Amino acid sequence: MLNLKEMLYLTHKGHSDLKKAIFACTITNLSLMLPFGITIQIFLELLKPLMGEEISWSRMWMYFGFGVIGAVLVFMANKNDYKKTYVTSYMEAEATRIRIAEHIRKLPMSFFNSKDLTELTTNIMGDCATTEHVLSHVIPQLFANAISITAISVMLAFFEWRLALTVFCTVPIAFFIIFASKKIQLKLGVKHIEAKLKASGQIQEYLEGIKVIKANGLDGDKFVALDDALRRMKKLAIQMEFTTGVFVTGAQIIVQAGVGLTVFVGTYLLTGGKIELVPLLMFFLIVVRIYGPILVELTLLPELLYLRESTKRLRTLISTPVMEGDAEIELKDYTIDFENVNFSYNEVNSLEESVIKNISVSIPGNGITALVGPSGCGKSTISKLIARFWDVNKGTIRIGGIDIKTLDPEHLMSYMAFVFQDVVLFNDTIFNNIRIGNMNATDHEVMEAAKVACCDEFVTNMPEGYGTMLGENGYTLSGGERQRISIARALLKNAPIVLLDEATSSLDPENEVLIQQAISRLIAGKTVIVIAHRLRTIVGADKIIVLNNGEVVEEGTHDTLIANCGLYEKLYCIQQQSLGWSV
Ligand SMILES: Nc1ncnc2c1ncn2[C@@H]1O[C@H](COP(=O)(O)OP(=O)(O)OP(=O)(O)O)[C@@H](O)[C@H]1O
Repeated sequence: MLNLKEMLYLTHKGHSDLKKAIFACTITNLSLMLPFGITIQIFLELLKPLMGEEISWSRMWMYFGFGVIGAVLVFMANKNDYKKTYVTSYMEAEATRIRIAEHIRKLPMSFFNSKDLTELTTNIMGDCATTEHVLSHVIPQLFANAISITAISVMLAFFEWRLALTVFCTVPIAFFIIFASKKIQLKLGVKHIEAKLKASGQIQEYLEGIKVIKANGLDGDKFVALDDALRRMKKLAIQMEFTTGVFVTGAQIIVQAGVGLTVFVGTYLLTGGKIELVPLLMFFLIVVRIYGPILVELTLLPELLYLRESTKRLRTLISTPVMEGDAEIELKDYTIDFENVNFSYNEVNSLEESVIKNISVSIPGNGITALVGPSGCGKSTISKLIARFWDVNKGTIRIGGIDIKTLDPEHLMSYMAFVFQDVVLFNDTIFNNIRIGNMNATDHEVMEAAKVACCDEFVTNMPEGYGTMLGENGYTLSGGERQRISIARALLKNAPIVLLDEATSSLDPENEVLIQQAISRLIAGKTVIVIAHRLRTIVGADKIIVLNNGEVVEEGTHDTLIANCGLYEKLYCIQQQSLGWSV
């Protein structure tokens, strides 16, 4: 049973529930022998006239009474079995899903860089569903059948060991066929799962990119890839079902051949005077009854083989190390210091390939610091490192002198508010999407934040105002509207460190003025790190850090940097000239 816990990746409770389910299932199986035994007794009673005896009607009534009691017992056993098997297995699957989701939340972003979303969804939904199905429909029945069949065969062996042996001699051969075909079935099973993943990935990509596909008239090309993936999935599904079917049916035929063998040996024993007719008929009836569960077991076994792959994936996912750091120290000083920080999104061999290269820089607390530089120089990466979306490869980032790697990531996050370029919205009401900034905020506080972030005017024009449901990722909103919601969230969070990444990039000039006002309120008295391409918006910043190719090339105020005549001055002049352009 210890291995079963490992194999099915069960919680402690799930493991103990499974034992109860197996017990309940065994009781149900054995209880089913009750009506069967009573039927045999009635049958024997009815055969009495053939042997010159009279039917005892008082006995027949007694059997009828036992029949009613038997039916009640079978009902109760089934009810208990249902509760123990199904309800507990669904509860266990829910616990596993939550366990995985919790774990995923604590994983570093580097994990998501190497995984695609389809694989994760399959892990959470598909693999958990497989375990759920095996827990509710396979394992308890398999064990219960094995226990009840063994019990019945021992009883049969006491009665007539030669016949019992004949009945069961085909069973090991049938099981051997299933286990011998394990490799072929597993290979096909793995291929089928891979094809399913590929098809899901293609469907996801197709749906996500539908706008681009339409705009570029790519329908044909994109359909080919999707079609191929779906066709391969179908082909492998048929191959797998066919192969499994061949082995399972073959094994079932061999088991059923046991009936003929039993009849043959039984007749031989009868003619030799070693067994009487009535006990032999009884034997035949029991044989037919116990072959049923064996045939079911043979169809269930292949499912166990595929389960190994599912649990292997779940185990790999859950054993991925979470982000280190668990200290929940209160931060009072928000000065952010980078000391020899080196970072790359993927494993690299040299400093040259790093995105951030040996940076040592200080971001003053309670002031506005702007990160500027050409596209791809690492501005957003720096803000992600401060928030510990990623951990540095080398060096240290300290806030108020505390190494952020020692802090609990969620605790650190409570000190930060974000307004990012890519605003993620959930398929919920606008109101709830804003409330994400602070789940403890009152309704009044949510509305206030929305007003300050200039959400009010576009929200009140919507059919159900703040109660309007946003589609998936808020596809019904414009870029500017999405960003205003993001600002409202940040306002509501009221965190001491604010990270602004292209906060005003999607806003029209009219709104930009209003949003700038909202942002001024958001950042008042806070430690602000702002990434803005339009340098005129950060002229008043307390400090400007100029990056180029992952390195800090200049730092200072706008005036000192202009006086330096370096990269900043160059970028500023180019932008000033472009302001005069028109198309
Ligand atoms: N998740 C990621 N995985 C791998 N590489 C990434 C990832 N995110 C960014 N990069 C790479 O890191 C480098 C720096 O990116 P970053 O987004 O920090 O630049 P940026 O200065 O903010 O650019 P921009 O101004 O265009 O937004 C780029 O070469 C980018 O391609």
